Amino acid sequence: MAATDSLIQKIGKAVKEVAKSRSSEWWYTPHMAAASHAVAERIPLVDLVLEVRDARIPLSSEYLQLRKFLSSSRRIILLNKMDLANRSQTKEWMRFFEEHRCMAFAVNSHNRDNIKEFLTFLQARVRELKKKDDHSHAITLMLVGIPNVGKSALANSLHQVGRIAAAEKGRLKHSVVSPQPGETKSIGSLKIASHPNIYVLDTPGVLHPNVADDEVCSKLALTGAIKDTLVGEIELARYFLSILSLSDEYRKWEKLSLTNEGISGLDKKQYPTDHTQDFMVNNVRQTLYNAISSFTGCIENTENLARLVDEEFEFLLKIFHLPLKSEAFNNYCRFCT
Ligand SMILES: Nc1nc2c(ncn2[C@@H]2O[C@H](COP(=O)(O)OP(=O)(O)OP(=O)(O)O)[C@@H](O)[C@H]2O)c(=O)[nH]1
Repeated sequence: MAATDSLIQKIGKAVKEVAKSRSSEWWYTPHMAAASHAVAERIPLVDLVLEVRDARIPLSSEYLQLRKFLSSSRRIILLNKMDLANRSQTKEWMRFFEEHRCMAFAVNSHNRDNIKEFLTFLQARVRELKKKDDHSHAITLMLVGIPNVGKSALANSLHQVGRIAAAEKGRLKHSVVSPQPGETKSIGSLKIASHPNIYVLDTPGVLHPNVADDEVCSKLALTGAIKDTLVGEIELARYFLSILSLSDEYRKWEKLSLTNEGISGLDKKQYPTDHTQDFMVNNVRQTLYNAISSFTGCIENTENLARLVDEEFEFLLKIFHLPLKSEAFNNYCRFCT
């Protein structure tokens, strides 16, 4: 991994320059500052905090501010989007959190059975809380986490799956789910269980004001927590390509290269529906598979890896019919040298 680290350092230099030039649109907006404040104010008032993280990047997606507010007995770490993460790595992460005495649960917000399991887990936890403090008040849980990690999707699913009266499942009552970060603007509450009554608070996505680590920034952008432009699209693409080239993921695309004519060469008219997107995705995969598998240098070596990434980049620019030397690309090269 030394080669990636070194390449990432170079990319990091470019990222910092881009970040400096974009400081006015940096992620920590007044709106996010207000949301962080509102979340911090509520932490002492709720029974449990469900800290939602992205299962693909469980450490980089931590909301660091929580550490100073919360003891681990009132926090459950939720690794959401587990369907997008590597299954065996998720198991390792669960072991990691167990070793660190953190309560953790991996979940896919879109999977009903999985949400049911999680709800049962939550109710058991609530019963434990009630044993310690048997007031008859309703239990309040608060979902906290970085933007776009799936808090609203989770709140909606818990509300839908929860054992509550049909009348309480108001059709219009739901949190707004969106693929864009920063969609939740205020704190909303949804009932998710009765006897005892349990409510979940959905909150706006929050980030630490200073995410100093360039690699963390890139991971946040790649998983959709911050906009790509905040890191720089070219840097991000290069970062992604270096990770892909060093992993085994691309091998899954071998069969695509066996349809040798090249998907771009197929006549799209022979297909009854518009699968333009599928063509594009397959074309990109095929091209990357060919580039990586035919590369003769040792990619553990930094220079070789950078050369491979350059080649992949040029192939991709061709596929997307983009000019090889755009202004953004030239700027990137200037930062890197
Ligand atoms: N594949 C997958 N996608 C998910 C999952 N949970 C949420 N998503 C998707 O992730 C995107 C963001 O979900 P939201 O629920 O809006 O995220 P949020 O954390 O509330 O976002 P903010 O408003 O920025 O705080 C949406 O496109 C969801 O459909 C999951 O478990 N698996």
